[in-house]
Amino acid sequence: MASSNSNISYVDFSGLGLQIEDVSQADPNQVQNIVEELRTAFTTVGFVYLKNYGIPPEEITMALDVSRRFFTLPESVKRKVKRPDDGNSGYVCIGLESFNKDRPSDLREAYNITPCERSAMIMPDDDLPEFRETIMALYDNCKKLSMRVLYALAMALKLEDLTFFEKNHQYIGCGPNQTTLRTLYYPPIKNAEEVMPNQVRCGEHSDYGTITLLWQDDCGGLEVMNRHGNYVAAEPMKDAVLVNIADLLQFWTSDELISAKHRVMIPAAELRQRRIRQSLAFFVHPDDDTLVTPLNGSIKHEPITALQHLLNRFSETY
Ligand SMILES: O=C(O)CCC(=O)C(=O)O
Ligand SMILES: [Fe+2]
Repeated sequence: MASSNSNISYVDFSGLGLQIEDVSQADPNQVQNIVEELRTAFTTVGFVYLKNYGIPPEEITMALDVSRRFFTLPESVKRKVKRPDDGNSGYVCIGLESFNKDRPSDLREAYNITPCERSAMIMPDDDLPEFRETIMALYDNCKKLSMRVLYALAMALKLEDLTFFEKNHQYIGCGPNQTTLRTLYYPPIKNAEEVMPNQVRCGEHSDYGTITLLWQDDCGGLEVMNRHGNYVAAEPMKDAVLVNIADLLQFWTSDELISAKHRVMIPAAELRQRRIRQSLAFFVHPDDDTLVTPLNGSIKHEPITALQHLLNRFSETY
């Protein structure tokens, strides 16, 4: 059972947020505070809430709104833009994914946007013309914010080259790089009997790439594993973005930064309310051919390219 005290701390990111045009204009004291706070959070919990990060809240609301309009279209319309077997972009219907193979399939639908691939052109332009522009505007801002977080992490890790992550994430959204914005839709549970034993909205997993940005609506249900192996609620926080470390960054740092397991449960109240849950997740990946090798020379993890690691994980999920 998750307790309501999440231990996930809040970091005021205004010193490095997108309201600042260039990091060279940032106040070094403010930056140092952010770096220290991120370091503590990511070496202990693996998750942090950022506030004042500089993406207007309306952009998030608009992306959630247009997504809801997409997901409530008839299934036959949504299937016109379905994710192809040889690509990642497009609509993923319910029952296709299982993040924890010991459970039945996850109770959710998704729309993936991975702009570098040909299939990224799959957009519901005929049925929902405003989807493309709204979602792509958010993608661009997510990219910018991720690069600020990675810059702070390069400082936290005391890397000699503070542009290290910038150099191996240069193709986000424009070249050989699998960074993906997923708009997620957890349909209403109309009848508790529809849910199979042990079925959840999203099974236990860790994220695959470098970091993840996550916005959730106010429904709740997200839980994060703490150091004692217990799942603890990661409550929705208004106007905050949740940022977590994913597997490749844990490998890169020989487990110094924690890629914490997490899941989405069906809150008890939810079964009564029969409402939907929505979230937006931006999964950041290094450029495809980046060879991820522990930065401190440790042999704890086998070097692997970012793309191969992702393909391995996809084969476990679908
Ligand atoms: O929907 C959420 O709140 C989290 C989903 C998640 O963890 C994922 O898709 O990797
Ligand atoms: Fe996740």
